[in-house]
Amino acid sequence: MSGSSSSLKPPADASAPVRHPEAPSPGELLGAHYDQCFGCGGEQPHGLLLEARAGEGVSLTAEFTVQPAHQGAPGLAHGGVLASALDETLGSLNWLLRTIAVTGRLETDFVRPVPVGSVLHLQARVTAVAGRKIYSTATGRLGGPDGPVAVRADALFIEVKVDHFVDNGRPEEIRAAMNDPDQVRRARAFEVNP
Ligand SMILES: CCCCCCCC/C=C\CCCCCCCC(=O)SCCNC(=O)CCNC(=O)[C@H](O)C(C)(C)COP(=O)(O)OP(=O)(O)OC[C@H]1O[C@@H](n2cnc3c(N)ncnc32)[C@H](O)[C@@H]1OP(=O)(O)O
Repeated sequence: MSGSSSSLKPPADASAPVRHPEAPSPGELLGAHYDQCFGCGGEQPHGLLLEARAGEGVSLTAEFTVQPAHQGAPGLAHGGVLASALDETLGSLNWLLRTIAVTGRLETDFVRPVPVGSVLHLQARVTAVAGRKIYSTATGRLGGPDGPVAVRADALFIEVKVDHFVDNGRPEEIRAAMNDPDQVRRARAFEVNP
């Protein structure tokens, strides 16, 4: 079964996404947006440690190796973890637009069970942009980039300013992030206009 709610369909006046001129080149690793991120951060031992690589246009690929800490049923990945992998992959697309955005809506189809130890080959692309709304889609395949689809998702991300995090995040983590020059550089880089 699959289908997508009407709020995930771009409106008639939506535009095609435009790759930022300073976006990482196709093939380049994107790196983590925050080292404590559950999806991509290198400092989260039970996190997904997802590594995304820029593709052509506003697309990317990523790989996620399912660890024992990610189980739901014995030997199988938890669905929420798989949704997280899709969310993180889709969120990484914003590097290519150089826009900070958060997930407003994420719809996931779970098509095949995903065993522990397997590598999920993720592919994602932005399909349209309308004002602050960014529409995107992703698949996760097993056995290789051309293997059978195990999961897929459609998403709507909403553009926000850095203040979204500063105003809402727990103060101790925000303070630590603001005192980390690399983190500030990463966050501000998104807000440079094309
Ligand atoms: C220097 C230190 C600082 C550190 C900085 C770090 C930088 C980090 C860089 C990058 C981080 C990226 C992190 C990625 C992580 C992976 C992705 C995630 O998991 S993100 C977490 C999960 N998501 C949330 O927590 C959102 C919670 N929701 C909200 O905060 C608000 O609802 C928000 C911002 C999404 C929208 O609120 P509004 O008040 O700004 O805007 P409104 O007017 O409500 O919506 C704008 C448009 O979007 C539609 N919209 C909003 N939510 C929708 C929804 N759920 N479904 C359908 N449409 C929706 C609305 O209908 C409206 O549309 P119309 O312009 O009227 O056509």
